[in-house]
Amino acid sequence: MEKQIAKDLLDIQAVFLRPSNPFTWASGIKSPIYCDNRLTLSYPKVRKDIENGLAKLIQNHYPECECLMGTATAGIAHAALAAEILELPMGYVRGGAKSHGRNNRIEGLVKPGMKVVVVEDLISTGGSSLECVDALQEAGCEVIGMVAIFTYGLPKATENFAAKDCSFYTLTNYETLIDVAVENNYIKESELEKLKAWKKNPSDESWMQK
Ligand SMILES: O=P(O)(O)OC[C@H]1O[C@H](OP(=O)(O)OP(=O)(O)O)[C@H](O)[C@@H]1O
Ligand SMILES: O=C(O)c1cc(=O)[nH]c(=O)[nH]1
Repeated sequence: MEKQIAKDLLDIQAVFLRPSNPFTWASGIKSPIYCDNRLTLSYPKVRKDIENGLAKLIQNHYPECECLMGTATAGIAHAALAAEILELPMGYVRGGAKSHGRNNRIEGLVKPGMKVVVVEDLISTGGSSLECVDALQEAGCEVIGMVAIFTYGLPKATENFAAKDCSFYTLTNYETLIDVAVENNYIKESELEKLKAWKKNPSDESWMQK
């Protein structure tokens, strides 16, 4: 499963390598790689495999789940599609509360004590998804964990999730993606060196000189 989803992301060209003009991530980290999982929505076969995979992760790890909550914006569609398979309620958490209407940050019905799983598309530092966890907890929900399509496996994310005592499971990850990319000639030797140097310490920008 991990390898298949990684191959799917590469095949649909959702993975962008730009070592000479690094991407800026939500966290501010400069990165030679960007994984645009939003593109998976445009490929029904890939999308179906992802939603079945996310539904399975939830069934296996969080069988007591009562509601899925997507993270705005990229997690929303996946939460909706996985909730359809699992026949569960869903909603989503905005980046911030609205300044008009009902001033909601959380959309959809939440009840105190509700057992919720957060659905995210991708975890870099985990900052965005953990902000959603905070908002749901403030609303009285019991967040039992999180699922996502992809994680970079950064120590920062491990630390952040541990600090909030929140578990998470993903369909695939950076190590698998790089292995599959090498096996299928998606990356050049020169790019591989930069990608490895960057992964050792993403905050140390000396990988750009490799
Ligand atoms: O783990 P983190 O360091 O928080 O980074 C990952 C987050 O960044 C991206 O969202 P983005 O902020 O680009 O917004 P979008 O979902 O609205 O596209 C991605 O969809 C995750 O939500
Ligand atoms: O951290 C991010 O902002 C981020 C990284 C990435 O690879 N893909 C994405 O959508 N966001």
